[in-house]
Formats: sequence, structure tokens, C-alpha cells
Amino acid sequence: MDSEKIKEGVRLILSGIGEDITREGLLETPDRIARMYEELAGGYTDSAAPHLKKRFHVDNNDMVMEKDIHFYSFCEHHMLPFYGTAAIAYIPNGEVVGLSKMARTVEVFAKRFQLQERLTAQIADAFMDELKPKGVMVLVQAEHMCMTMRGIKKPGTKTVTAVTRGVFNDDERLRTDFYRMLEHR
Ligand SMILES: Nc1nc2c(ncn2[C@@H]2O[C@H](COP(=O)(O)OP(=O)(O)OP(=O)(O)O)[C@@H](O)[C@H]2O)c(=O)[nH]1
Ligand SMILES: [Zn+2]
Repeated sequence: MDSEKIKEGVRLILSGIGEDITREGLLETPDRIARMYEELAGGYTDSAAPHLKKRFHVDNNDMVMEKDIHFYSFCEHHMLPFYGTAAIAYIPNGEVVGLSKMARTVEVFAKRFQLQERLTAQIADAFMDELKPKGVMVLVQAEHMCMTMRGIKKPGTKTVTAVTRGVFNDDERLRTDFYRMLEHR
């Protein structure tokens, strides 16, 4: 990440808005924003493969689901946050990954400028490519700040995206099980 470029960009936006970039409260802001993007856009320097490399052998191939994985991402159109939860379920093919790695995979793709549809598909594809399960299903629910604080201004709207791969494409029973497990409290 080029922090000098980010700092210059922040200075340009602030002065474009009409702010005095030399006033005390704004002096450190470009540097702060650059450091913030190191964290919040850290997904560009990470990938799913190393997280999904370590596997554990299993004798049964029953569905594994992790849900309520909270995430924050940025809408690529407005650079405003969208945030919510992801659920990932897969049918193992003799191997599972550590539970934390499921949430880590969400982080890899959330910490980028995204479309919710692409975020959902990238999580599913990472599982198919790395773990090679029999199938995977990912559901993401999020609120987009570009829909709530500006523009159409509809707070509370939720966008729900679902992606299926492998056996989830053909087996309606598996998709039904997915939604039951998702709703089960
Ligand atoms: N499909 C999809 N659309 C998104 C996502 N995030 C933001 N958008 C939409 O991207 C669209 C961009 O539309 P434009 O007409 O180019 O931009 P705009 O004039 O700012 O649009 P408004 O938000 O309607 O004011 C908007 O409808 C947003 O709601 C996303 O993750 N997926
Ligand atoms: Zn947006």
C-alpha cells in the first residue's frame, strides 16, 4: 500500500471540500487515514489460501456451518462501509478446516472495496478452490451506508446475497438444511 498517495488523496479531498488542511485538528488526518486503510483494506495483501491450507481429517461428511460472522467492508461505488454477517456452510470431502479460518476467509475478502455479490462469490470460490469440499453455500446479509446516510436514505434495508457451489447447486434438501441451520437459535 502506498501511504504517501493515500495522504495526498485525503489532502486533496479535504481541500476540495473547502477545508483548511493546515488547521490543528486536520494536520494528522491524512496520516491517520493512511494507517486506517492499512487495517481496513488489509485484504489486498492477504489471500485465502494460507488460511485454508491446514486441514483436519474427518470420518463423516456432514454439513459444517459457521454463521453470524460479523464483517465490515467498503462499497466500491461510494467508498462507504457496508457491514453485516456472513454464514458459510460446506459438505466436507474427508477434510475440514479450523473454525477460525472460516471467519479469516471472510476478512480476506471483506477488507477490500467490494460489491456484496462479489464478496459472497469470492468466499464460496475460495473454499471450493482450496479445501475442495463436495459443496459450499455462503449467505451474506448487510446494510449499505450508501443506502442509509445518503442517496435514497433507507435505513434498515438489508441486502441478502447467497451463492451455492458443488452439491448445493443440485440438492434442494441441502439448501433447505442450510436455511434451517441458519435460523436455528
Ligand atoms: N449490486 C450492488 N450494488 C451496490 C452495492 N453497493 C452499492 N451499490 C449500488 O451501486 C449503485 C451505484 O449507482 P449510481 O447510479 O452509479 O450511483 P449514485 O448516483 O450515487 O446512485 P444512488 O445511490 O441511487 O444515489 C447504487 O444503486 C448503489 O445502491 C453492492 O454491493 N452491490
Ligand atoms: Zn455504495
